[in-house]
Amino acid sequence: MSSPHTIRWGILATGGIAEKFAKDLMIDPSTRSVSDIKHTVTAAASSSSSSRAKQFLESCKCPASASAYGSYQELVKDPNVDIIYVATPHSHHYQNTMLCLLAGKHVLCEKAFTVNAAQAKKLVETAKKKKLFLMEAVWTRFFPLSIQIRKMIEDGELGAVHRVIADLSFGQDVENTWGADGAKHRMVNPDLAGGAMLDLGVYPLTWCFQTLYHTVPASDRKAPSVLAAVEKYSTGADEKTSILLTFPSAPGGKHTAHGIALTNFRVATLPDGFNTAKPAIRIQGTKGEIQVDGPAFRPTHYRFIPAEDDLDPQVVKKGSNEKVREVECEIPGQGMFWEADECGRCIRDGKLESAGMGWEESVVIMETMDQVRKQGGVTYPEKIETTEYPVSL
Ligand SMILES: NC(=O)C1=CN([C@@H]2O[C@H](COP(=O)(O)OP(=O)(O)OC[C@H]3O[C@@H](n4cnc5c(N)ncnc54)[C@H](OP(=O)(O)O)[C@@H]3O)[C@@H](O)[C@H]2O)C=CC1
Ligand SMILES: O=C1OC[C@@H](O)[C@H](O)[C@H]1O
Repeated sequence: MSSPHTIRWGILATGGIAEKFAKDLMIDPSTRSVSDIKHTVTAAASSSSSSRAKQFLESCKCPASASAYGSYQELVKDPNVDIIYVATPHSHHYQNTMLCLLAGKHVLCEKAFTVNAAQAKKLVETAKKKKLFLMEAVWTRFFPLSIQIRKMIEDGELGAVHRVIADLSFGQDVENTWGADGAKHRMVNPDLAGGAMLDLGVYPLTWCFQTLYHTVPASDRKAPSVLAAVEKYSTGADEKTSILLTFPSAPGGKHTAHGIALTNFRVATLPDGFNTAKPAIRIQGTKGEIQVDGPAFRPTHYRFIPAEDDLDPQVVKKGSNEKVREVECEIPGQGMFWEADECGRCIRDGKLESAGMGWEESVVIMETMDQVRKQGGVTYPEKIETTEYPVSL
């Protein structure tokens, strides 16, 4: 057996998700039965100081030889880095990812990819021109659970899929948590592209797209029409967003399908924090339904409920359907390593984009979110909407 291909990561920013991601990179890939790819962290950068970057590397148990930088500009010049993980707020993704690409680095950029579709297109154009790998870090797509579900749809197990309902909502005391301290928190701060849709709504949208769009042959994929109801928090960022998508060409036949993507800061998908197993996602086809238990960003369980041919509600005995298949998909860590493995394989194989989260689909999802924002009147400051580069934020 050939030895694993090692990918050298640079981590750009040292906040909450950067720490989870770097810790996942340090997990032995054999614990998830991976033997072809290995990860190492060779550098990290903090915009605040090099001592913060050093502290980050230590707390994530990265190799002692890793370099700690006090600016992102220094990180992108490091010749020992193959790919950079961009983990700043969405407002900064465009500027930070462009910095990396122009310096010749491959990039994995956190979700939401950018603030708008125009920025996403520019990044894609730049990656293409510079022959660099670029991917939006929608980690959930690379879970074995997601891959299994997409295959079930592609194999026709659900028949014609007509509707997907997906929710990611956090019941939050917004004023006293994210709204406290002058509403500077990235979840509600327009300067950081805050709001429910770009931060959480991207997951229910991911479920609609990975089931109703990605499972259709690429040549048949058509962007959905979009209808949205949006309510804003006092800062102007959205706090309740419900989206109705109509996909013109759905899996299992030439029919339309509805995707219903829900996100809300005031009520939760499940008020007890997912302690009770109830679906956050329902994928409904003519031959049955898949229910995925939440949270939508890190699900570990789903069930398949086959449709009964001669369903007579009078004779159905409640709670005794032996045909229901329950499937548990354990995650040995946070679960961000699977997207990292995908980046590693693409870079090893000279691919610029991943088949699991391709450029065109990221752009179509950003276009969908642009339409939702337009319908809901959600705007962000020009300096974070612009495609100009460089702009200092
Ligand atoms: N995939 C997932 O499960 C998750 C993804 N995310 C995504 O990751 C991104 C970051 O989120 P998260 O880690 O929670 O955010 P944090 O606020 O915890 O961290 C963001 C980091 O970005 C850097 N930064 C640079 N400029 C700014 C600025 N003006 N304001 C604030 N931070 C700045 C800072 O690092 P430094 O000082 O070191 O430069 C900061 O620590 C978001 O886009 C979010 O959507 C978030 C949570 C989960
Ligand atoms: O991506 C995310 O998933 C988990 C949430 O807690 C977080 O706010 C969001 O950014």
